[in-house]
Amino acid sequence: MGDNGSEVRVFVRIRPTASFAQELIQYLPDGQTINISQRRDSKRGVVNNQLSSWSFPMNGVLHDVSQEDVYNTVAHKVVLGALEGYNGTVMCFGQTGAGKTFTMTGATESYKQRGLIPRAIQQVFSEVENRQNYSFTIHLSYLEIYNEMLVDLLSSVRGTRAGLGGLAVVEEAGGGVSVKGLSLHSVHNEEEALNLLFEGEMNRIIGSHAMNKNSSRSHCIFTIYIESRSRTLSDARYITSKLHLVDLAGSERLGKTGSEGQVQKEAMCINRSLSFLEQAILALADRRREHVPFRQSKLTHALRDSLGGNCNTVLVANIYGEAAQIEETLSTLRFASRMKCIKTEPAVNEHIDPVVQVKKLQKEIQLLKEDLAIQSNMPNRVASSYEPLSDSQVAEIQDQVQRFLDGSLEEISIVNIRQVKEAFKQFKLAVQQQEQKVRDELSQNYSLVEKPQSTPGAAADKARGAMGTMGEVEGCGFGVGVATSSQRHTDAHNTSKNRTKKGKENQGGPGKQTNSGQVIRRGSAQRNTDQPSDQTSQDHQVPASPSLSCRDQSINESPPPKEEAFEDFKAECGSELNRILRENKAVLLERRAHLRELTDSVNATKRQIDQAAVTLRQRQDHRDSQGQFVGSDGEPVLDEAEVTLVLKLRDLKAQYRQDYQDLCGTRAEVSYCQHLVDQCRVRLLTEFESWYNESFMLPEEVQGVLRAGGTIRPGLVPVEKALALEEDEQERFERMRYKLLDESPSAVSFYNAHIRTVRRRSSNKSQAGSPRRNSTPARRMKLPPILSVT
Ligand SMILES: Nc1ncnc2c1ncn2[C@@H]1O[C@H](COP(=O)(O)OP(=O)(O)OP(=O)(O)O)[C@@H](O)[C@H]1O
Repeated sequence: MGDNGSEVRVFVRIRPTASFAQELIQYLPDGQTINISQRRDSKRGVVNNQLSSWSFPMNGVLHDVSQEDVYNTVAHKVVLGALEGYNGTVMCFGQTGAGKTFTMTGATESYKQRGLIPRAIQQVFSEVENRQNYSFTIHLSYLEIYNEMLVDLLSSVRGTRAGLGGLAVVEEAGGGVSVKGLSLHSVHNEEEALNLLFEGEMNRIIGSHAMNKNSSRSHCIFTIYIESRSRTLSDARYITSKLHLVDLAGSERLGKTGSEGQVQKEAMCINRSLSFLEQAILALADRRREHVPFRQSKLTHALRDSLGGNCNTVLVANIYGEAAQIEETLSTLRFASRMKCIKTEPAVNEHIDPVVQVKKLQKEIQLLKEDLAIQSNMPNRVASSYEPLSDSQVAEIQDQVQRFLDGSLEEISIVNIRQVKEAFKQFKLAVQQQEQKVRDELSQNYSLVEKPQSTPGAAADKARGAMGTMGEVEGCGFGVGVATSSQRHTDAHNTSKNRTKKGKENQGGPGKQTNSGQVIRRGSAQRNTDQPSDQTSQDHQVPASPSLSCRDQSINESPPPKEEAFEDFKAECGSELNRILRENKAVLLERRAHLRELTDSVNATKRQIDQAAVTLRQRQDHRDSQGQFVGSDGEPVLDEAEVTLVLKLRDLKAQYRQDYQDLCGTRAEVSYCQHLVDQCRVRLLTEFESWYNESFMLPEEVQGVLRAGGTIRPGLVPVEKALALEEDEQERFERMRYKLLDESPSAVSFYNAHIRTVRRRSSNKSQAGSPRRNSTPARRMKLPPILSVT
């Protein structure tokens, strides 16, 4: 679709009939040729068995084909083309009652039998939905041409303003045509568009007729106007297209219709306009003809740019399948085959939005001015190019940035502002790629889930409120948020001023002078209130992320010992994570203690049961050896001590079952808590490693890039190492003890099942955003109040 120099595509649709004239209408197995035979003298009513035959090559013959298949064959590609910016026209032509309206509009009361127009509307809106990168504007109009009069079928729609002086076809600059005064209706969804279609259908002029009791006595053109603009490119270009769906009036001869009076006049008008249509088509099909008589009728004039222009045009020739209509069928097919010879030159209707274009050019001028200013201030001025960068120049800059990042290039020499901007773009790309890589690596080891809005972010939210400008502040996420350019500038400025050695800060007192003569303090706890006011205000600034914050305050030339840095990190940037870790550990310990109590209680009950069972057995053995006491009903009689023992045993077993259930539930909780504590620990260490590397290990230039809004997180800690770190004796013991509890196979299965349930529930819960109620008793299923950090 849309190739230069395509032909009008023509399809024949045969109206279904019980008496299909097989001997007169044949179509070849290729589905693209229809042969018509006619008895020589049938016109004069003389019976003559001699046949004349004609063969019509078409693009498809549609016989006994569903509405859906007709749409897919005939219109689907044209509609797609319209969404790409090509004009499209689908026209139904044929004898009265042959099925033009059925094909074009279909049965409005039956969804399955809906025709090309409702299906085209559906496709347009579903494509609009799928093409999220473009914003579409859709309008509709519905024009009727009745007795050479132009009628707006949607003028009855509320809010439509009647055009002064009636409707008129006007020619536009560039060769197109439009109908002046025709109302255009903006539609936003399928339903709105269908409402307008049905409204227009109600307004069509229908006349009763010998051939069709609901004959449409006019030509109707339903038009969908599409405009699309890219959402992603700040482009002045946009595309438009018109999709005409044309239902022509019946092409019957007057004698056949038995019409008189007004209906006869209508028929004459219809025939005249169709014959002008035929003349226009003959002229279009003949490439030697220079003049095409479009203006002879309103119909040809209105369809001027839909017939032979830049449009994808499709004709459906509707015919009867009966022998009685064979003459009209022949004339319809002759018309169709002439139409098939017309060449069209589909082309995208691309436009430039002047307002956007002016803005773009103004920006371009500004850029060039900046460039000139830089050039004139440069010591070694080189000839500057004002052209946009070529692909090879971009590749060169990309290469320089890469080499600069890996250290093989000392510095990137500044040539012009475009090159500077491109270099920044490449830095950003490198950072994004690195971030993605880290994410991918992380997600191999951990499952990353969205952090809940509350908990650790609360303090950060507060800070955000105070700052009001620095973008996303996050306690535990991996991004660093985006600072405004002015803030980035301030950060960069501050950082260069703040550079110092950690050892110096820890000496207390007034602090030592850095190379640049600034006195630096790390962290709020050590902040010197005697600092100059501008320094104080810098210290109070809350950065976009904890890691960025600490990095800005603690850049060092020789890194401090990790243990010491870790303590600082926990007290400052990682304080929120550390608090969660501590709280989670406390919950874990409490749950473990409870588990221990329950285990002891279960074991004690078990011992009591064993004890009671042994005693009972001894008493029974003793009684057996003495001979049995039997009651009047013949049942053995137990002594009082035995009865007490049996009752005690029953109570103990009930107690045991109860405790055992609690034990299993608590065990699952402990496992869940352990999992979260591990996660917290990994997270804390990971954040620390990143912070440490970014703060102390990266070259100054890279830190500069990071401050500009990127995230590079090298040196992530392997999970095993993270798990091994920070586990104190108590925890190690608890872990071993917990493992021992689970050694029997059934306990493992039970545990696994529980864990799965708990995980499912917690993931459901986080997805739903609110805790879900469950019919299972809360005592067993309730999770401990533990904070999840992922
Ligand atoms: N393919 C088909 N399947 C089922 N019914 C059909 C089909 N084609 C036409 N019909 C029925 O034939 C009748 C006439 O069809 P329709 O009104 O579409 O003809 P038309 O060509 O538009 O006539 P006119 O030129 O008089 O408006 C309608 O009742 C329609 O439901």
